[in-house]
Amino acid sequence: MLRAYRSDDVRQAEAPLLERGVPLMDRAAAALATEVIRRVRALGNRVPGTEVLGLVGSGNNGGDVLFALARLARRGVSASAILTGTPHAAGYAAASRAGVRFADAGTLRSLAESAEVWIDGLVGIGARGPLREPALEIVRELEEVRVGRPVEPLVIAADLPSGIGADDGTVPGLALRANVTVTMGIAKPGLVLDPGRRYAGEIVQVPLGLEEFLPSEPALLSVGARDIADMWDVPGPDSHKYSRGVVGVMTGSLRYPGAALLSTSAALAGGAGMVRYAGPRETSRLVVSQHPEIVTDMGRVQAWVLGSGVNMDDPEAASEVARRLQESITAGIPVVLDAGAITLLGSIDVPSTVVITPHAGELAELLAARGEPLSREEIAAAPSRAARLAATLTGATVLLKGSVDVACAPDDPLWAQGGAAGWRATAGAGDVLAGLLGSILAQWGDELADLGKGHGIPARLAAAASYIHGRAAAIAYGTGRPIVASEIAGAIPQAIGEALASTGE
Ligand SMILES: NC(=O)C1=CN([C@@H]2O[C@H](COP(=O)(O)OP(=O)(O)OC[C@H]3O[C@@H](n4cnc5c(N)ncnc54)[C@H](OP(=O)(O)O)[C@@H]3O)[C@@H](O)[C@H]2O)[C@@H](O)CC1
Ligand SMILES: [K+]
Repeated sequence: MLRAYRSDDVRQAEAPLLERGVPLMDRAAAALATEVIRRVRALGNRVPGTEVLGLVGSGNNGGDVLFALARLARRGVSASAILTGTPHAAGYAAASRAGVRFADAGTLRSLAESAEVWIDGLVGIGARGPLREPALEIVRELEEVRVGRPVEPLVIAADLPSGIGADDGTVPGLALRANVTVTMGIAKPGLVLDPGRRYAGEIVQVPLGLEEFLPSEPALLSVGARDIADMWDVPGPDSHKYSRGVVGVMTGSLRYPGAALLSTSAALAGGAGMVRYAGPRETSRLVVSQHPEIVTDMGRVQAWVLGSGVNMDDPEAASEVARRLQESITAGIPVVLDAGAITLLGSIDVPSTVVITPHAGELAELLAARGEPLSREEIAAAPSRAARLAATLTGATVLLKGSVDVACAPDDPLWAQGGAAGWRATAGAGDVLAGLLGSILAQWGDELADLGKGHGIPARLAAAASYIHGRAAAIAYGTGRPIVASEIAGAIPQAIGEALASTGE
């Protein structure tokens, strides 16, 4: 499970170590230099003679890079640095002693054109607001140089790509795109959340011993393969279909019959003991013809999936969904509210056992109905803020779908799941996610009903569903080919199986 902490928490955790004289910057710089060497070698190049350009701001982030350049220079690297102001004194002295050349801003372009590696130490967690001059002009010029080069440089960011918000992943101005980010001590939310994540490249985390001084609750978490075993119910010899969870699915319409099929396929594939389908007669026939194991009479249900492909313009269908939602809330049964049904929360408050699964457009509609309008663009620029706002306004757990899925309840930490293949963005993939989430919620249905409020569990399960959905898409697309949503549903059992067998992260 990846845990990410805000800048203030990182600073507070560093303080007692610095007081004890633990050489944090030295460790950070050593890790940065090691990563440069490793990457240069991986490109098939020799380390001595490699040209490395350091971009050095006047804070400790620049200090990290100065000490790293000193180490590299001692290994025979041809190291230069551009300073934006008065640099970290000890770092400057070390770099000077090691033979690092300090260039003036006028030579930036020629140095950047020839250097194989750029190390970004302009700003780290001390940055406030959009990147300012002179760092801003440096980034602008570097981006121009990058596109003009026959071979792109390897860009390694120290701690964070300069220009991204460490705590929220916003990019309020220009930011320098990195291939690798060597992050110090612990990950920061901005490296996981969109759009900041897109600037970070691969994340390498440097252990600095901060863990015991960090708060027990991180600002952001991300589910990994190993966490699935704690959340997915592996049936034992005494399990039966009810103890494994029953999912009720009210999805699809004559207009969108496929949504019924996709959501029920995913609900079955997710491992619940039984799926009951409660849609229109015509779609029922379709669903049962494809999945004879699906039951169409009503009985005990431990989680509902409502809305995917339901025609909410049809008053009868809409009131049926609303009734089912109200009954579930009263009975403490968790609900996934998808697609058009999300608009029901325009006027009613719900507990966090109701999980809504909007994309940015659907979230924009909901927020507008709640009197807090945000455009799709504003949501894309700060998805975690928008998701939290919707959760706070409605009481629901929000799973905001995007290239990084973000899940949160009104309080408790934020969950973010990224890294799924772009091929996942295909029609019907959302119906699959809703069905899958219903399946895992049903497995937890009795516990959630006992807890009353969700206590952060629905957000965790939403993140787990997002993880499995992303993995299933990856399995379906294999080494890279277009995929369709039913293939994602088809790959869910394998994705769960692989995660349950995983001993990795
Ligand atoms: N403490 C340690 O031993 C360890 C620290 N570590 C490292 O230190 C980093 C944190 O260092 P930090 O606190 O010095 O802040 P940092 O990120 O360098 O930025 C401050 C500078 O940026 C400037 N600036 C601010 N906003 C700006 C903007 N928008 N646009 C442009 N400039 C802006 C600001 O200018 P000012 O506001 O003062 O005019 C100031 O000069 C951390 O990320 C990690 O890399 C690790 O090695 C672990 C050990
Ligand atoms: K940086």
